[in-house]
Amino acid sequence: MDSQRSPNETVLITGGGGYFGFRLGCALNLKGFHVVLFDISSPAQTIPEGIKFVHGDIRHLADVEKAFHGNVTCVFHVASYGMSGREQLNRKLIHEVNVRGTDNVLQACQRRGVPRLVYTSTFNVIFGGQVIRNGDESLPYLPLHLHPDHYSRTKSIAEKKVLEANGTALERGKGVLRTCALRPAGIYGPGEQRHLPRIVSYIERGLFKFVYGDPRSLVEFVHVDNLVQAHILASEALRADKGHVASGQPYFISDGRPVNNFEFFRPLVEGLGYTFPPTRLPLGLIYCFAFLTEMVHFILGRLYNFQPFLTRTEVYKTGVTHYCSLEKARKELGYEAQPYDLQEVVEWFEAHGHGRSPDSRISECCVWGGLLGFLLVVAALTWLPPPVILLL
Ligand SMILES: NC(=O)c1ccc[n+]([C@@H]2O[C@H](COP(=O)([O-])OP(=O)(O)OC[C@H]3O[C@@H](n4cnc5c(N)ncnc54)[C@H](O)[C@@H]3O)[C@@H](O)[C@H]2O)c1
Repeated sequence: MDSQRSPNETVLITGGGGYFGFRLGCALNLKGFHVVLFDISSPAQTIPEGIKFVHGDIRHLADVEKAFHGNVTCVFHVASYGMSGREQLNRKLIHEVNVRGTDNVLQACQRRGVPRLVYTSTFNVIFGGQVIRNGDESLPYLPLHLHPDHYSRTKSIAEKKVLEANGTALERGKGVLRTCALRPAGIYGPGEQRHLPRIVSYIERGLFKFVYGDPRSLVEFVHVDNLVQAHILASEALRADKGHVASGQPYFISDGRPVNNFEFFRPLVEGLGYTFPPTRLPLGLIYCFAFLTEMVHFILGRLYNFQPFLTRTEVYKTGVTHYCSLEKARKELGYEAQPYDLQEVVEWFEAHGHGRSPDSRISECCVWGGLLGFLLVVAALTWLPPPVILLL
């Protein structure tokens, strides 16, 4: 999307109040596009001048249509629900947002004559816990019944709907709709609100006491700005002057550096002053634990909607090797992942009051020292005869 070429275009971003959607909106705004963010929640940050925010629920077609302002030439459909934690267990809402919401977006594009739609999908559409090394886009979708979670299943249904809509006629003879889907790995970057604060809270509460799985298992991540770059390139690649090369196509998008999940987070743990846990547990044990947690949530969740420590999908996503080739994205979109690390994430958390201070380390030592002393005294007392204890 070259701002020199098309400064009067308007782009609409569903889920534009979320972490990635907002970052994409800001990048497009800087390139000179008119940006409309559509979301049920407002962005956490101040909305820059020139960006319009429309509040609405993607489950309602009327809400979606009201977001189409001006000459919308591209929709980035980013909104989704149910990706992680307790959200993953709300099947009804997940379906309504991810599937019905996508139907609404497609319908609105067709009615409003929007020629391009980029869908933010996920690696999960092909992954259900099986080992994947250097997979590519020829991999079949995971059969729907094999998805351990409803989010992945509904993202898969939605991606298919989006890609099948490629080439369908727009109303009032305005040509055809061109669509493509990007399948990002786990997103990270400064200010990320979904995974990183949860990890940091586990670290701070002393719950990050072990890692699990094979240390040689490899997964992938994508820096938010690499993903922004990929979306902008994908939108361009749907244009006529790019031969509509991305039409009807899915693309895996990552930083292109497979890494062990826990090693990836080591700089964050140590950067915030904590010790990386030396204990490693078997994946199967953690999977059973996640299964039990989900069962307990299923039974008690209506009374108390607690945050499960881990879900089965999260165990797979973090502990089973799955990474994919970027070849297709490089060749067809011109995507080149830029190198990033977790330093700016560490700085972001430090700037927001996180990180273990030397004082807290000393007071923790005092607490542990005190606890040890107390246990020694109790142990010594158990050896004394009862009359002596009564005299004390
Ligand atoms: N975060 C990751 O690691 C990751 C990995 C792979 C794919 N993805 C995909 O990337 C996209 C962006 O992820 P993110 O991390 O920015 O998530 P996010 O949760 O920050 O953003 C999603 C947005 O969708 C909005 N939304 C939910 N229900 C809505 C509704 N009924 N109506 C309107 N808006 C609604 C939310 O309010 C939120 O702002 C999603 O489509 C997600 O499936 C994310």
